Amino acid sequence: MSHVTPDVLSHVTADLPKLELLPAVDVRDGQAVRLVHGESGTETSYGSPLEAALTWQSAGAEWLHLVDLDAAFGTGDNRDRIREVVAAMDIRVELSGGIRDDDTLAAALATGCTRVNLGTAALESPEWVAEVIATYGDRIAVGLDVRGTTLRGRGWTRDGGDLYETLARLDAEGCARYVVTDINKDGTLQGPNLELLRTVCAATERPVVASGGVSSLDDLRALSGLVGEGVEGAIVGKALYAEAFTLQEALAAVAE
Ligand SMILES: O=C(O)c1ccccc1N[C@@H]1O[C@H](COP(=O)(O)O)[C@@H](O)[C@H]1O
Repeated sequence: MSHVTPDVLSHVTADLPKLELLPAVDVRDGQAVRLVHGESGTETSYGSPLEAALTWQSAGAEWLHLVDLDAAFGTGDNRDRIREVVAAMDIRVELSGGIRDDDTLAAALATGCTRVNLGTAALESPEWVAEVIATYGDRIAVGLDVRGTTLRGRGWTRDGGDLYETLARLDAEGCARYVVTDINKDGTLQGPNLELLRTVCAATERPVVASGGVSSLDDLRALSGLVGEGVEGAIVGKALYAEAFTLQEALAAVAE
């Protein structure tokens, strides 16, 4: 039987950090876009990436999740736009898409972003990823983009192995944090995959940033409920662009 009284429990909960929110700006062909299930060709365009990023910053965001989708898909890159956006931010930036070797990593880190998020490289270049984790520590996160428990790389078009085997390898190499995306939920406004997030958190001591499916303030409250299990933050994309709620409302919901 537990000796923890409800009063003590509420004190423990109150001491937990609040869920970090990372509004997303995904850039394709120079435009801020949202995709459905990350599929090329499903883009809805929301105009200038810089304007979108400045909007989230002015609304109180502490982080920006910035993705070069062309680099992720192998259809070019938006390096100039990405540099411009990071340079304009006073807030922390998590940068991803196409960071797969020394050159692309150096260019990404040189933007001044707080950390980068590696996807395909973690599946296809494990030795290189182990090296950069050892060199750059918590400036490196790994994106675990999954369908079921199968990882996907190269713009989410190719299978890249088992989620939990890869997680165990990256943990052993000292990976600082994971960005976990349920591809089946991404861009769908169907709610996050809480079960997946719980299972990943149970398999690692490292913090997890949740991505995919956030549709409502209640989804954010549910993710806040997982902070004690290891969910550190949540990426919010479509819901903000579709005006399901404002960023100010989202920040207030996670501060409750
Ligand atoms: O964010 C998306 O919607 C997305 C869709 C399709 C592919 C990648 C996507 N985003 C992020 O890009 C990186 C992976 O890039 P790479 O494999 O390292 O080149 C990863 O953070 C994805 O979450």
